[in-house]
Amino acid sequence: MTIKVFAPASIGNVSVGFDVLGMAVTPVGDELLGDIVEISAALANENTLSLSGEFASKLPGDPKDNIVWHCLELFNKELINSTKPVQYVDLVLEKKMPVGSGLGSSACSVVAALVALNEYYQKPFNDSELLFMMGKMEAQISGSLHYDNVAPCFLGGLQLMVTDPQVITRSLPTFDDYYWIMAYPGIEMSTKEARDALPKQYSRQDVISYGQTLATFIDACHRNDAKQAFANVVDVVAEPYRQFLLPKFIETKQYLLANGASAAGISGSGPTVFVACENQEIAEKLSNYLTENYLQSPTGFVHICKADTQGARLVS
Ligand SMILES: Nc1ncnc2c1ncn2[C@@H]1O[C@H](COP(=O)(O)OP(=O)(O)OP(=O)(O)O)[C@@H](O)[C@H]1O
Ligand SMILES: N[C@@H](CCO)C(=O)O
Repeated sequence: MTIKVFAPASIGNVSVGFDVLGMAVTPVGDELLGDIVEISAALANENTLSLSGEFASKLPGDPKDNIVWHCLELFNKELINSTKPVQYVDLVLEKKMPVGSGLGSSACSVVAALVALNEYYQKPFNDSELLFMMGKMEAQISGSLHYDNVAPCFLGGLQLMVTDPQVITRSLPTFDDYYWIMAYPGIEMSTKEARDALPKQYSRQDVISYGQTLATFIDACHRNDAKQAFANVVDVVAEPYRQFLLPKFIETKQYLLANGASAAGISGSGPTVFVACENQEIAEKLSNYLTENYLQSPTGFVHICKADTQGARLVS
């Protein structure tokens, strides 16, 4: 039996909710933007992990340093703790996501791996237990615990991380008729380094602004008020400090907002830029602009997406 699980790209923060808001996205059309993990019974008496995909060469040379291997170790430890027998497995990671992209690349691998393992063992763990493990793995790789990529990647849609540790995340309504452009310029940005660029303390004005814009955004989501929601996609926590790390970000964002974008910002810790557009015509126009002006290397790409409401899923 072979099981294959796909986990989608996501926009961490969505600008207005640093570390507490994230949305899964999927390109319009058939393309899968995310990672795939395949699992089957081991051919020999040992676990194996092999890599394929466009970005496999960017990952650590030793498979045991891959986050998917760490997921396997954690999952097996949890199985043993719950007195379930552990089997040897062969894992294949199809690394379709660029590393250090701001698209939640490590989250895609973590989520695909843990969901595949859970499916293989016929679901010994529930969604909360799995999400908790995903958070642990993401924290290990980025140096701090934040669920804003793993939660939407796993559950789909727009997710708000809540204060109750038993619940972790709640789904928010998405604006289904909106298009989201994802423009990855083809350069790497380490999440750890992008976090180190942030101040340790913020002014009272910034704290008030953060609370007010996030609360106003959430209120607008629940009332399906796109105008109010997108007017509040404002980042006082990270963008003012990270924008200088991203080539051409400042002028690109100015152009996007002046030419029909409903909102634009840094996806996760960058360098990918996301743009919310109210219709396909604007999305196509701005996506052409980004292709011509924001990409820095041949590995860069631009996708017009919709919110991915499914999250991690079995694929054939
Ligand atoms: N399967 C994997 N996918 C992605 N990164 C991995 C994986 N396994 C190990 N790594 C390592 O983890 C680190 C991930 O770094 P980082 O958190 O900056 O990237 P990311 O998750 O790709 O970023 P982002 O969330 O912004 O897309 C890199 O050093 C990378 O080599
Ligand atoms: N929310 C985190 C991770 C995003 O991928 C950050 O912006 O540093």
